[in-house]
Amino acid sequence: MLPKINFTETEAFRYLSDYFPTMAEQQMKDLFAADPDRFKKFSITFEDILFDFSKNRIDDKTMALLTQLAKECKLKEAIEAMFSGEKINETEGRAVLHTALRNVSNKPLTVDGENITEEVNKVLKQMETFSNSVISGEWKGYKGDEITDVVNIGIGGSDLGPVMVTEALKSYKTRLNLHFVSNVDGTHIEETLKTLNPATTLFLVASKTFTTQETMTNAHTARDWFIKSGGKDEDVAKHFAALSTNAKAVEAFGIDTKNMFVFWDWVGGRYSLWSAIGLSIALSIGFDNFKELLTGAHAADEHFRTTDFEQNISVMLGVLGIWYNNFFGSETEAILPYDQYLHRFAAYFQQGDMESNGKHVDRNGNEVDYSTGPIIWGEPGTNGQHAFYQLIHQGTKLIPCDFIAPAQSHNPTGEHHPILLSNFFAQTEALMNGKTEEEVTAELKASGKTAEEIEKLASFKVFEGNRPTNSILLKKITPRSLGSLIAFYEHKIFVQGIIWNIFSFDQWGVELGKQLAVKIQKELKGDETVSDHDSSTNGLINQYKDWR
Ligand SMILES: O=P(O)(O)OC[C@H]1O[C@@H](O)[C@H](O)[C@@H](O)[C@@H]1O
Repeated sequence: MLPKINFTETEAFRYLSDYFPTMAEQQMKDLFAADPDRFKKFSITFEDILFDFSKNRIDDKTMALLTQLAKECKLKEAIEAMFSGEKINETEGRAVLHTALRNVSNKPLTVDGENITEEVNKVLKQMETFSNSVISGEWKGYKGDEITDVVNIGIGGSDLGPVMVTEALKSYKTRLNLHFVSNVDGTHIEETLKTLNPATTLFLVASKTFTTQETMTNAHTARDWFIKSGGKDEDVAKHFAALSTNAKAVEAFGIDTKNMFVFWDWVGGRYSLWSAIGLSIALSIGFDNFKELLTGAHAADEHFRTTDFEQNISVMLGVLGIWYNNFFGSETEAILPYDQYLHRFAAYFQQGDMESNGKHVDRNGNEVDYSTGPIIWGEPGTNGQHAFYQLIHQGTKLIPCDFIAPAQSHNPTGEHHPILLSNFFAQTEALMNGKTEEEVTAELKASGKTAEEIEKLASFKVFEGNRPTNSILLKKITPRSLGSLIAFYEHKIFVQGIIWNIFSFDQWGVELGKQLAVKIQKELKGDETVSDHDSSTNGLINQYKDWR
């Protein structure tokens, strides 16, 4: 059982509230000037990843109080409860053990009397054999051809993780071409199928529940396409595999259970890329690289479980987020990777974070009277700079940003990488230092503007600065470093959920829309006018029926 403590009633919260006005006045640039060791003090290096937290609106006292807050909320006990397989997902009665999927050191772990380490290793072996055989060309399609293309059909957690990782690790790509179909919009599957040859295509139907409407609809369309293009029912086994926890539904769909890769109800959808859901990743980058991804995540798990909060990367990420969310009133956090391969990283953590911590009822079942999960968004730099950075620099909202970049590029073409990285460093510096009116005036004067022109323009060109950033510099994006990075972010979400006293591993908020859609889908059949909704919904449905 998780602790059920209201963090706003802790001693640390009271002290933080008292101290906040002092820190709200503080300029980060003054804190840097006053302490030559600030970078050293507030940065942590883990293997080949440097986390620099020093450009935050914090000092020693803030950090001491924030870590005290985590302690008072019994974070240490909660971490142990998760890792040891307690059923901390109380509203679904499940353990939360994505960490067991990457337990490469094979520490034994029993859940409900089952040795899950053995179960996990069995599926990993199955994934290894299968992916090796497809990549090597030993696995043949129904006409005897090698597989050239793999289509992962899944949505949410059964899509976003595999998409993000296969994109991030594209430079490790095997000979297979990966495609991802998620949206129930027929355009997604049709545009994908157009380019494919059924004799050389393998479909992975990825769904924890194997009941998700979008995935099942797309899977049926793919199967029909395969059969229409000449495949027979008995050939389906060579072209369809299932990644799921639901063996019955897989069988009912017509996929041979020999081609089923299982996982378990203690794996949350948005934490499932490490499970059989990662088969598309293994096919895309090879099983050894997939194992490296797990190894990197495991190393981060060990760090999270055993490191003191003051030096604990996920704890730092988590409590800093709480500082801005609950004291400065920030509503959003931007994730800004300066690496084109990481272009789906923010989208991935939109689900990871917002589906986990977008909750307004606490673990006691009471409405919270404080802000919980932030809105996560972001795009790769430098594209973002030319789109939305204006608001980050000069808007009225305080937006804490995570800047992420590799020191070594997989594509060190010409001057591209130094140019990219100079933008990363410049942005974080600019966000912190800003530009004062005096500096603006001097600059305008030097450019030959008259006093009158300067007077008119100056205020628009001032940057108030003092805008916080985390900088995450990796030596290189490798399967191992990416695995660690993802795991650190996953645990940040956990830290925050524990402090906010909410359940981070259920997602009841996605159900209502699904229920209504099933009802409305029936009403869309036939030409009768619909009248049992509000006038807006009726009006929209009836106009749709008229126009279709
Ligand atoms: O893997 P499944 O069962 O098809 O579910 C896909 C997604 O379905 C959504 O409804 C859930 O909110 C996500 O958490 C989940 O990842």
